[in-house]
Amino acid sequence: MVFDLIMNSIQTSIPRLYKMSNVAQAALLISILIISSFWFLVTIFKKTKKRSFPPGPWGLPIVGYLPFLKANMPTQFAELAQKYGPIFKFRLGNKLCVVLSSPSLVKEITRDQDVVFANRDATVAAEVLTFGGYDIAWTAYGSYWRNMRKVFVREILSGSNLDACYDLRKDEVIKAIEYVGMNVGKPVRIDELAFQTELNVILRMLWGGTHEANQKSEKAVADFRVVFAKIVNILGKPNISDFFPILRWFDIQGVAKEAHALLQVADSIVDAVINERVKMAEDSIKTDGIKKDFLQILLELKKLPDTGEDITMLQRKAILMDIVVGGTDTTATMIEWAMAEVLHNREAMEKVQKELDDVIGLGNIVEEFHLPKLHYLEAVVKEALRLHPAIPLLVPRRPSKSSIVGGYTVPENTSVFVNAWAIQRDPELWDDPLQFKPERFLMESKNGDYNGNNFQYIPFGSGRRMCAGIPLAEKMVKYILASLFHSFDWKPTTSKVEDLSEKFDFVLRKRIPLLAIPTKRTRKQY
Ligand code: HEM
Repeated sequence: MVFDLIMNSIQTSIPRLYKMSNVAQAALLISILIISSFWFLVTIFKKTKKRSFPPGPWGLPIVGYLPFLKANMPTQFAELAQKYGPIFKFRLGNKLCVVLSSPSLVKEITRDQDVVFANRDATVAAEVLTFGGYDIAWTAYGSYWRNMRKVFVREILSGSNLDACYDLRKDEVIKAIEYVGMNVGKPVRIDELAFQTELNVILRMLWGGTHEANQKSEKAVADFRVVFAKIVNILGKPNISDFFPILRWFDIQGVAKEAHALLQVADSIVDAVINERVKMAEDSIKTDGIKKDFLQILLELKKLPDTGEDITMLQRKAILMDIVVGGTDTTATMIEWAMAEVLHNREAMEKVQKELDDVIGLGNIVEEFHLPKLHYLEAVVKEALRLHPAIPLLVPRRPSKSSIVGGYTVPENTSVFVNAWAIQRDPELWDDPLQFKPERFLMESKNGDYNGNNFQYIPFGSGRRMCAGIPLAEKMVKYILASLFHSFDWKPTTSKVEDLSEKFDFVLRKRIPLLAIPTKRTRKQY
C-alpha cells in the first residue's frame, strides 16, 4: 500500500518513470531508500559523535562520583586517565567535571579556545573571601578581570616596583636567617619557617614600607598570620554547597558563615592599616626616601587602566588579598619541596652550595642581584615545580559555552581540571620522570620554559588566566632557598621515602612536614 503510494507519487512527478518496468522501479526505489538511509545514519553518527561526552567512571544517583573521590585527587585522576584516556568526565553532585591530562588538550583550552575557557569556577569560600569575587583569581573573565589584572601585573608587580621594595624583602630574609642561626643543631620545621618568612615578606611589601607603618604593621602581621592560616584552611575544605548549588542557601557545613567571619577579621586588620596610611598622608608625615610598598602604590593609583573608572577601596583590598592568598602558601610550599628534594640528594646539595660559593663567596650575603647567575639553583627550583607543582590541578576553568575538546563535548559551565601533576610526570614526555634530576633543565633549556607556551610543563598554568605573580614567585623561592643553603648545611631527620609523600589540599603539601637540622657554614654574620 505504502509502496504503491510512493511509486504513484514518483510516477506522477517524473513522467518518464512511468514507462519503466516494475522490476526497474523497485530497484530504483530500493537504491533511493538505501542511499537515503545511509545518508541519514552518517548524519546522525556525525551529530552524536559531536555531542558525545568524554568517557569516565560511573557514580551513584544524586551524589555522582563524590563518595569515590580520594583525598589525593591528582594521583587518582592520573589513574583514571590510564583507564579512560587523557580526557574523562565524572559528576560531583550536580556538577559535571572534566579532567585533562595531555599537553595537546591543554593547548586546546588555553591557546585555541582560551577565551571560552577563561572563566573560573569559584567555590563558596573563595567567593566570600574575595569580597564577592572582586579579585583577579576568582572573578569571571571580562573587562573587570582585565582591568584588575593590568593593575596587578603592570602597576604592582612591575620590575621597577619589585626592585624598589627589595630592601623590605631583604630585611625579612635576614630575620629568617638570624632565626635559624639561633636554632643551629636543633630540628627546624621547614614548612613553618618558609611560611612565616614568606608571609612576613609579603605583608612587609604590602604595607610595611614606612618606618612608622612598619612598627604598627608588626602587630598587624601577627594578627593577620593567625587569621590567614584559617583562611587557607577553609579555602581547601570540601563543601557540599559547591557540588549542589541549590544547597548554598542552607550552608549546611557553615563554610560560608565561617568565611564571612574570617573575612571580617582580615578586613578589619587591613582597614586599620589603610586608615593609618591615609591619616599619615593627611597629616603630611614625611615619607621621603622611604620605600614604596604595594599599599602606597595602590592608594596613589586613582583610576583603572582600561576604563578610566575610579578604583575603589574594595578593589584595592581584593588585590592585596590576592597577593597574600595567591603568593604565600604556594611559594612556601615550593621552598619546602625544593629543600626536601635537595636534602635527600646529597649531590644536588653539594652542587647548589658550590655554585653559591662561586657566585657569592662565603664571606658575603646573598643578594637578589646574584640570583640570575645561580643556574643550578634555578634548575633545582624548576625540577621541584615539575615533580611537585604547588597547584597540581591548576585553578579549575569553566567554559562560557559548550565546546569540543579532544573530539568530545564539554558543556557550558563544566568544571575543567588540568592535571599538571600527571602531565609533568608522564613517561611519554619526560625521561626518568620520577627522578629528581635538575640537570634536565640545564641541558634542555626549552623544557624549562614555564611561561605557558610549553604545554608539558605548566606549574604556573597557561593562557590568559595563568599565574599573575610569576616575577615575585621566582624571586622569592630562589632568594629564600639561596640564603638558607648559603648560610647553613642541612640534614633531614626522616627517610627519603616517607619524606617525599604528598598531601593534596588544593595546594600540594608534603604529607610529613620536613624537619631538618642546620649547621653554620658561612663566615658572614647577618
Ligand atoms: C611558586 C609559586 C606559585 C605557583 C606555583 C603559582 C601557580 C599558579 C597557578 C597554577 C595558577 C592558575 C593558573 C591557571 O589557571 O592557568 C595561578 C594563578 C594565580 N596566581 Fe599564582 N602561583 C605562585 C605564586 C604566586 C604569587 C607570588 C602571586 C602573587 C603575588 C600569585 C598570584 C596569582 C594570581 C592573582 C592568580 C590568578 C590569575 C588569574 O586568574 O588571572 N601567584 N598561580
